Amino acid sequence: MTKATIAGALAVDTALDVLFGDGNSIRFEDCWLRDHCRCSSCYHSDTFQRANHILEIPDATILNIESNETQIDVEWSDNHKSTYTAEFLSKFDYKTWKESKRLKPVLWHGDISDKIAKVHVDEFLKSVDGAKHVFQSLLDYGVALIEGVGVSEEATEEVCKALGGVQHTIFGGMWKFTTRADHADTAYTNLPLAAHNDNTYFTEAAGLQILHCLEHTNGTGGETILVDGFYGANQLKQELPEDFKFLTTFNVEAEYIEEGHHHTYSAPVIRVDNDTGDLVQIRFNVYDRAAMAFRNSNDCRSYYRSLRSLAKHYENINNQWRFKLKPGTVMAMDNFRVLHGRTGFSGSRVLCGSYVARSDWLDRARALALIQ
Ligand SMILES: C[N+](C)(C)CCCC[C@H](N)C(=O)O
Ligand SMILES: O=C(O)CCC(=O)C(=O)O
Ligand SMILES: [Fe+2]
Repeated sequence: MTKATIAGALAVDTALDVLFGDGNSIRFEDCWLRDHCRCSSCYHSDTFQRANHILEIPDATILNIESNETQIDVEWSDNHKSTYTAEFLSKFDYKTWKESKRLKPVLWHGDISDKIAKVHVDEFLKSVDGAKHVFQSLLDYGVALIEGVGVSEEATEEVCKALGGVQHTIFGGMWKFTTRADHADTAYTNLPLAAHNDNTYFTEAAGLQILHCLEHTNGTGGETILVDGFYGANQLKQELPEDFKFLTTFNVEAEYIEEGHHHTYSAPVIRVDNDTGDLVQIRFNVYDRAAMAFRNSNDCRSYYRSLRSLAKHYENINNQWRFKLKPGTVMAMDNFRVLHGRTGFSGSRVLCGSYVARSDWLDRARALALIQ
């Protein structure tokens, strides 16, 4: 991108029209300008925080402006003076600003083993390029594999920390699970699990789920199933827009119950960004649906019809990627997007892993300059 320059500025009533060197023009309201003054009494540049309460910001008007190619100086009716650089102002064109914040998931179906990142653990932990590769894969496909990891909970924990940090829940921080019923949940059995998102009963579901199969001996099955929740939702939107609409607006309740715990949360199964229409989150889990009452017959029937319409995409074998997790390979997936499951199994199968909060893995991706 070329450096932003100012071609002209014109005060109009209660706003300032700024014309940039590239021909683009942006209107800034005076209340916005005053709030965005970056002088040391308005902004702590060492903490990147505003210095004043919103009620303290004076309702001043613009008295005078002076501009050159690189900045605009504003003199206010209360004698305050502000300077805005071309660089700063140019970032606040609504369209490009909004666009710059959008994630650009690459929708997929079927086997994506040749598309996603498969990065050696040393490269992931010790090099910026390795870390970027993993996080870019999580942003694009919602899946990444980290290979060559020590077959232990400790080695897995190091990876979880680097992915954003271990998130503590009722299941613990780092968890290890097998067929022993440590928690009242089907994950702790050898039964098959159809593709689902975890934590539909939390006010905020885990951002990433990380799984490392430490052992599977004396048995068969236990294949991992992954499916892109956004791909299925998008297919539904095209084929049955009414069902899609219903799932974006109707609150489906989920719950998790065990001794001493009762989590419940009610929200749409498909969450979209109201401005862009972008898919934000899929909250699909057929097992953890709570028993619900319905306002009327229509809602009740729409619930079953639309959930089944969506489920067909997730259960479609052509949309799923199935593979066997091997000791030494850590899988990380975006629990806001990618559904996971497993086939039933026999023998001794031990997995460990953790959740990572969405805020924390996106923080890492932002620190690596992969997103804004
Ligand atoms: C991952 N871990 C083994 C800790 C627990 C799984 C929780 C399972 C729960 N039914 C859900 O889908 O959220
Ligand atoms: O056993 C597996 O591979 C996954 C089980 C599961 O769904 C979970 O732990 O959340
Ligand atoms: Fe799960």
